[in-house]
Parts: sequence; structure tokens; C-alpha cells
Amino acid sequence: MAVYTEVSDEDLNAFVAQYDLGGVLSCKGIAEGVENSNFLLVTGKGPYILTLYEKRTRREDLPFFLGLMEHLADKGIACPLPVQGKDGKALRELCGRPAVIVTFLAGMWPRRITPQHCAELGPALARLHLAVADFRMERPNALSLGGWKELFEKCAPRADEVARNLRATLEAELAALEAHWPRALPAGVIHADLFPDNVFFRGNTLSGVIDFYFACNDFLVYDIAICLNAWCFEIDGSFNATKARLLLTSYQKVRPLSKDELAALPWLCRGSAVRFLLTRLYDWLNHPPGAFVKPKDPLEYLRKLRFHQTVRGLGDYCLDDGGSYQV
Ligand SMILES: Nc1ncnc2c1ncn2[C@@H]1O[C@H](COP(=O)(O)OP(=O)(O)OP(=O)(O)O)[C@@H](O)[C@H]1O
Ligand SMILES: N[C@@H](CCO)C(=O)O
Repeated sequence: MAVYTEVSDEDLNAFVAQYDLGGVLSCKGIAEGVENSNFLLVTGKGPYILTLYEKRTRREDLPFFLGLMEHLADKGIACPLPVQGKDGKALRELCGRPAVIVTFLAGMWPRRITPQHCAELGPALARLHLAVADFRMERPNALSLGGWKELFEKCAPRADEVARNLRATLEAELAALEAHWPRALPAGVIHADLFPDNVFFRGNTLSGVIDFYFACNDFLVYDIAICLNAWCFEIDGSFNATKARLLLTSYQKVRPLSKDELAALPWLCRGSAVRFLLTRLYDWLNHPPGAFVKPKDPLEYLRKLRFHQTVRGLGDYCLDDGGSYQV
């Protein structure tokens, strides 16, 4: 489970006393998530989330992430809002880790994705992209081409332990991505990790988005590519064109995509598949025996990559038969 740092009652009470939240009523570790330690903290003022940032979230990036959540919440996007202490600061330290308390969002992430979930996701993502247009902080995407290459080099010597020819497959794919990666598309701050476990629903209605800790500046449509991979494949590995069409058409009701953005999607989907394949592969190969967090399956993303490699244009996704957008 994702509680890497245990917090004593004494430390917790002293920490919470720095806020105007009343006393601690309960604090329970949250099993989900892999990056940071999260707790459901209940105080006299209600439920909150306490997050202790572990080693992969860089301290210098935290003002960007917290500033982004404040900006989005201010624009009416349903996302966690960092809570300020009595001194006006949201970011402080607990047990030697940077730590924040954020507001609690009601809802559940969907365990079984339906087309309706994708139809809700599209406009929420588009609204997020519009809302960041005047967010002034920047964070380059460390997990784009350059970052993939670095990760690949770290994983390459042992990649074939995980799948036959994986090293050669990745090497060839990185070269192809380098050659075809779009150079100029509308850009801004993207979520960059908008998987189903980061999107909450109440019934079929999207109620909030969490986990902005990979957010960065990149092509806006790259966020859609990430979502196509994370939301539109079935457990048996097949691509669900109905879900993809709903995601794209509903997104475009809020933020229409240009011809260039649509045309770039197949390569962006390949890039996004490589991004998650590589981070999962790295975690798989560097997983300490006995660790309580189960690494995610890298091969799921190898299968997705192989699917996108067969695609020659948007038509191969069977996306352009609805007539609801133009390529
Ligand atoms: N603001 C919030 N409101 C309600 N629940 C939350 C909130 N933030 C986090 N959670 C709960 O904590 C879990 C883990 O949170 P989060 O996804 O941010 O962790 P993480 O370690 O960064 O995970 P990931 O592996 O997705 O990067 C979520 O699945 C959710 O159950
Ligand atoms: N969403 C990521 C993990 C957390 O960032 C993945 O599924 O690989």
C-alpha cells in the first residue's frame, strides 16, 4: 500500500495544530497510489487528504503543482485545493518529508470504464486545458523524448528479461518517435497522468480530478493520447473505438482540435505508450523484493504500443465514421 512514511500521533497532532482545522479525529493510510504517502485525515472541520511527498516527487516542483491546483480550483475545476496553515503557507514538512493537506473530493474512480465515463472525461479534460491558459508557472515535461531515452538506457541491459526483444523494440521505437514527434502544436499545462484512478465520479457524473504530480507543459493533445491509452482499451487488449470517439467528440465540444492536432494523434499515442511502458519497466526492474507496492504491468503498454504501430492514420482507429469532427 502507498504509505511509505509512518506518522506518529504526536507528530501528526503537532502538524495539524498549525492549521485552523480543529483537532485530529482520525487518520488512516490510503492503500491506493504508488508515488506518495496518502492519509485520509478527519479533523473537527471534516475530511481532508494528507500527502507526504516521497522521493520521486521533486521538492522544487511542488510550488508548481500546488499553484496549479489553486489556479484550477479558482477557475471552478473540481480538484483538491491545498489548505493553508495559520501562517498562510500550504507546503510544510512532516517526518522529514514535504507535506500538504488538501481538500477531500467526494466520489469514486471507475473500476469498469463505460462509454459514458469517456463522454464525461472529454469535456472535463478540455475545460482543464482552457483553464490553464493563463497559468503563469511552467514545468517542462521531463518524461518526453529526452526522459524516455534516459529511462531506456537504464532499463536496456535487462529489458529482455521482461519480454523477448523488448530492448530492440524500444530502441527502434524511440528512433521512430524522434523522427516523427510533432514540433509545433498548441501547448500548455497538461495533467499527464489522467488515468481512471485519478478521476472521480458520482454515479455517471464526473465529480473531480486528482493527482497533478506529473502535470507539466506539453502539447495539449498529448493529454488526449494518454487518455486514449488509459481509458479506451479493454482488458482483452482490444481498442474500443466507441469509447475513443466519445472521448474525442465530447472534448471537441469544449475545445475543438485543429487538423494538425488530430493528425498527430497516432504518434502521440505511440509516445504515450512508450512513456508508461518505460516508467513501468523501470519500476518492474527496480522493485525491491518484499516491497508492499505491487509494480504495474509494463507489458500492458507494450501491447498498446504494438496496436498503435499498426495504425497509419486516424481512420485506422475507426474514429472518423461518426462525422462529428474532421481530419
Ligand atoms: N483530494 C482527494 N480526495 C479524495 N481522495 C483522495 C484525494 N487525493 C487522493 N485521494 C485518495 O488517495 C489515493 C491515492 O492518491 P494519488 O493518486 O494522488 O496518489 P499517488 O501516490 O500520487 O498515486 P499515483 O500512483 O496515481 O501517482 C486516490 O486513489 C484516492 O483514493
Ligand atoms: N498512472 C501510472 C502510474 C502513476 O503515475 C501508470 O499506470 O503507469
